[in-house]
Amino acid sequence: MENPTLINGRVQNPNLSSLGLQSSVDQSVQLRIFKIIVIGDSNVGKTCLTFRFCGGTFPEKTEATIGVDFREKTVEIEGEKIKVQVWDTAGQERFRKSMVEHYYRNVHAVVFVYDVTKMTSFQNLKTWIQECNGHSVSPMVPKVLVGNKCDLRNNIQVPSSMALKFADAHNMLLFETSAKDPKESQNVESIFMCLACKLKAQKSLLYRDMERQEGKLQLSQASNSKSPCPC
Ligand SMILES: Nc1nc2c(ncn2[C@@H]2O[C@H](COP(=O)(O)OP(=O)(O)OP(=O)(O)O)[C@@H](O)[C@H]2O)c(=O)[nH]1
Ligand SMILES: [Mg+2]
Repeated sequence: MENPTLINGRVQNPNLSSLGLQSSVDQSVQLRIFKIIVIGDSNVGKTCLTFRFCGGTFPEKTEATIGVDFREKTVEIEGEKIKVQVWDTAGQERFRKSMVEHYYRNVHAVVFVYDVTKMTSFQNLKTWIQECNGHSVSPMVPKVLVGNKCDLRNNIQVPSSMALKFADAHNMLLFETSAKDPKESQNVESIFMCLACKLKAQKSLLYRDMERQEGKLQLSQASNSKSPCPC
């Protein structure tokens, strides 16, 4: 296997990357990094949700995100420390155009967000899913649906039953929560932890498969070493 190369301070293995099995490794402390992107209409609360997960607080004031903001948090799953790198993307078309390719490149998991008090943000999920599929994101990449702003109980426009049906149809788990309500912070945490756990399980399996395949490859290379065939 080729040696890993250092890209943006992270070690990446070109072989794994081309197979979509890449999970980056933080070179200094040897942590695996899971890249999770947060997608959805402007104003649904993507920045607030990522703040809540990574910083534990609700920001007093937010501006529309331009391009992308990175936040990260190190979590521990079954004794392994993993860096969850959250990409808080821009919902406004004019602030995301040039960045879209970067959002989806080597992504490990996707969080689709809508605002439970705004039906259009739920209806627009179809477009977000299309964009994601249009960037060849593998069906193996776990995706979840998040209905945010549940604290605004009197203004709910998207019934849970409707959201659940949509989530089921797209093979996603549904989380209804609030980035604002501190009582919901555990629920926000579980969105990202659920994805990190899925990724850890999936990647452990994939790496085991890769190792097995590599073992086979090395064996067949060894047995072919005397072959006259040049390839
Ligand atoms: N009541 C309530 N307000 C929220 C919640 N989450 C976010 N907000 C408010 O919704 C507005 C938009 O939040 P942002 O997190 O900036 O929205 P965004 O999705 O990042 O928007 P873009 O960056 O433009 O894509 C802000 O005024 C937040 O204070 C929530 O759970 N409950
Ligand atoms: Mg934002």
